[in-house]
Amino acid sequence: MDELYIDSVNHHYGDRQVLSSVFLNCKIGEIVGVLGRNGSGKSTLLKIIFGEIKPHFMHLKVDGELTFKTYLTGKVAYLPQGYFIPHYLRIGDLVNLYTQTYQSQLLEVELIKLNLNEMLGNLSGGNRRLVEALLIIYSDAKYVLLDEPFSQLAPLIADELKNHISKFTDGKGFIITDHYYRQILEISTRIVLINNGCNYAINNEDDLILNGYLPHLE
Ligand SMILES: Nc1ncnc2c1ncn2[C@@H]1O[C@H](COP(=O)(O)OP(=O)(O)OP(=O)(O)O)[C@@H](O)[C@H]1O
Repeated sequence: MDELYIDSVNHHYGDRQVLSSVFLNCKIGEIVGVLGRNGSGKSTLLKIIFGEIKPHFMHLKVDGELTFKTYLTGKVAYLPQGYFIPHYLRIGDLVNLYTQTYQSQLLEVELIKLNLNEMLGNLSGGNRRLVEALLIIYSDAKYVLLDEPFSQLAPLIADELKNHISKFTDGKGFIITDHYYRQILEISTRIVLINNGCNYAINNEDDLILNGYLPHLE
């Protein structure tokens, strides 16, 4: 079964309970949007799925196989919240390092094609973020975790990023979190809200108001 599946996630930092009994799954073809207030535990959840944080408890399966560190399976790629690739690396080298099957497609992307010899840190902040996201999206991983991919991106570039993600929905599953919730609502096939350490299915913007993520308008 092609599915990333995690349930019973329980994690605390010291005395602070962040996630209790969270469930999340993602099948190929799905774009699961994860929303939640600042500090609700969205990044923690993605780090747990990738294997960067060991939670107090969880039950995690990739394609039916129980695992603790999905990065070891090679089936999961993860874009963390901030820049994660050293600024001095050249874009051409990064394309070779991160991509294989989809490399020729990535090399057709203008931003990549025109900057192959450029160091990542010489790009603008938004373009640097976009290149990092593209390297993860065009990697061979079946499941892609994106933490705040839209932050720093101007609206047109955010649209470009959404197009890249949409291109892969036949063969990959995405879990995306961001505070640009309209971008998330637009691109996602399913929305999950993390609130008070638990997950809630969201069907429309009213659910986001009811669950305290969006303000009530008088
Ligand atoms: N390494 C850590 N040590 C202690 N507390 C932490 C650590 N990392 C995160 N936290 C706390 O855990 C809670 C959840 O953090 P997390 O970054 O997962 O939330 P988030 O929903 O991604 O927030 P944001 O939307 O602001 O990025 C926060 O209260 C945060 O302060």
